[in-house]
Amino acid sequence: MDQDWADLPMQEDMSSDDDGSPETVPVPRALLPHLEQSAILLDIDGTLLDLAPTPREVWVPPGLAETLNRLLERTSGALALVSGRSLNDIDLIFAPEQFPAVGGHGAEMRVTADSKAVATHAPPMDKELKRRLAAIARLSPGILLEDKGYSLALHYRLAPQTEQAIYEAVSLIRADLPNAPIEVLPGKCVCEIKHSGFTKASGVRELMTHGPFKGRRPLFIGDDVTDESVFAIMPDLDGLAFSVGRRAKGVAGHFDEPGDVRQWLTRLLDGEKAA
Ligand SMILES: O=P(O)(O)OC[C@H]1O[C@H](O[C@H]2O[C@H](CO)[C@@H](O)[C@H](O)[C@H]2O)[C@H](O)[C@@H](O)[C@@H]1O
Repeated sequence: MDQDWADLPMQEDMSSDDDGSPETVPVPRALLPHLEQSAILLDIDGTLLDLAPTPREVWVPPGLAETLNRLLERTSGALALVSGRSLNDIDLIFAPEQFPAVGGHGAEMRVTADSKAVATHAPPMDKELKRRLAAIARLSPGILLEDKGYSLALHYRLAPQTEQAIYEAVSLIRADLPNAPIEVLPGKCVCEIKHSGFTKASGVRELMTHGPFKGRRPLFIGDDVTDESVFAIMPDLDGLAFSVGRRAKGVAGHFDEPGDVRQWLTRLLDGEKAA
């Protein structure tokens, strides 16, 4: 890259922080010439897509898949979705399109849009453990189970009053299994129990060892607690991180909402019209 990212002009365009300090993202037109040296890594829920009451109700707005495909082309394939969702679920949401992706919080990875998963780090969750965790959903009809095979998510967006009871019930089960290699991942109105051997950060680190990602500088955008592990490794990879909805620790700037991220990605491609 001719110019260091630190020299990229940044714009104070999305909002200002609580303390009045500027919030910055690179000016899309200035970043455009650097796409051949960049890898664009995007979280899905709460970053690319607006949150919905249930996981199945998310909606891919018209034009988004086309924008992602064009960016995939401009980066010679170095664009990936980095999600807590399984690859299978990601593909259903974006059908008929497919994108390179890290899925299941690093459990699965696909380096090109049409390849099979090249890495699956997660053994299936123990059946008895899953059965016990799934029984927690009996606390309320508003608790939804999402079975990813290697992990189980308990969604309580429709029953927010059950949050504490869910975490207490999960703790009791974990206390019975002190040596099980599992961890509890809190997300937005979701409590996920997963194998502890992988994270989004480990998935991204591995993705970045494969062509066409290898040797590029990652630009990651995410919104959730589960994205913080990726924010934290961006300096190691000489990359930049941006958060959505709040200014997370270690990020270069933030977007207010997913609509701002989508607009920024479109403007990235539309160099001439970009401000
Ligand atoms: O890493 P992400 O791509 O952001 O995925 C995180 C989780 O997203 C989904 O759940 C979240 O979004 C749902 C739809 O907006 C919402 O109803 C739910 O409350 C959120 O937690 C997905 O279902 C999970 O598997 C992902 O881990």
